[in-house]
Amino acid sequence: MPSVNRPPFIVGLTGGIGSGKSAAAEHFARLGAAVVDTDAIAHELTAAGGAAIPSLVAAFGPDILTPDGALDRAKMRALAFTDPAVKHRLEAILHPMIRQEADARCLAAADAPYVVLVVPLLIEAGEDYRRRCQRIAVVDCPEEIQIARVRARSGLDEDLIRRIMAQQASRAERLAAADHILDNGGDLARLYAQVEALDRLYRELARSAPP
Ligand SMILES: CC(C)(COP(=O)(O)OP(=O)(O)OC[C@H]1O[C@@H](n2cnc3c(N)ncnc32)[C@H](O)[C@@H]1O)[C@@H](O)C(=O)NCCC(=O)NCCS
Ligand SMILES: Nc1ncnc2c1ncn2[C@@H]1O[C@H](COP(=O)(O)OP(=O)(O)OP(=O)(O)O)[C@@H](O)[C@H]1O
Repeated sequence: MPSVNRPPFIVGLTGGIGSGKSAAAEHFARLGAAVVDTDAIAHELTAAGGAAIPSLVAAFGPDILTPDGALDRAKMRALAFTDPAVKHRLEAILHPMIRQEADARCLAAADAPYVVLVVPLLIEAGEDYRRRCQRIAVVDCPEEIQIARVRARSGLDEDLIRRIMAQQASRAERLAAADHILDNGGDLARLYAQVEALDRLYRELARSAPP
């Protein structure tokens, strides 16, 4: 039995924009894993009343908020993925807060069989997240499929999606860092079958991991 004194077994789950991280993570959660999602943490920090709002206003001015006081995501997306200095300042504010909250949530999940820590920028962050993870799983699909799925989901134009992708690790870099690859070039049933196989493996690895 896992105990609260034992550090959790953490699987870092990453992949490019629209690769299917959330779809894979949802299935890990259905199977009983604890999921800590850094995108979700980023959204909480930047919602109205979120802990990052005062620093964002100090850095970018009040116009960066929507009328209800949340980060204006569309405005910030357009700025950050056009001007590298803006992206850098945004990340300098958010990344330490995201990491701190992710650590706290992983520790709080120590009773789960294992933790899936979803980090879009896991490879880009160097050792920041890698050293926290016992294994790294990469959700992978061809770039054209990533673009088609993001367009269908959020209506972003192809140009912007390609600009975001250009600021992420390449597919080859992510695959080189992977202990396990989830091929999401097919339908969801195929993705889920691979998640189920990894769930069995991670339960076994977590049970036999030294405390
Ligand atoms: C620029 C913002 C406001 C745009 O918001 P939006 O709702 O469009 O995107 P969302 O936050 O849901 O992220 C969606 C995807 O965009 C990509 N993405 C997000 N931030 C970044 C980044 N800094 N660099 C590269 N890709 C990124 C990831 O693939 C992510 O999964 C937002 O992405 C943001 O605050 N980014 C900075 C925080 C960050 O780096 N988050 C990544 C998780 S640690
Ligand atoms: N195998 C699949 N078949 C069809 N649609 C899929 C498949 N996998 C994911 N999708 C859809 O593609 C979109 C992107 O998937 P998802 O949100 O899981 O990706 P993500 O990697 O979490 O994205 P982001 O980086 O933007 O947060 C979603 O609308 C999702 O429902």
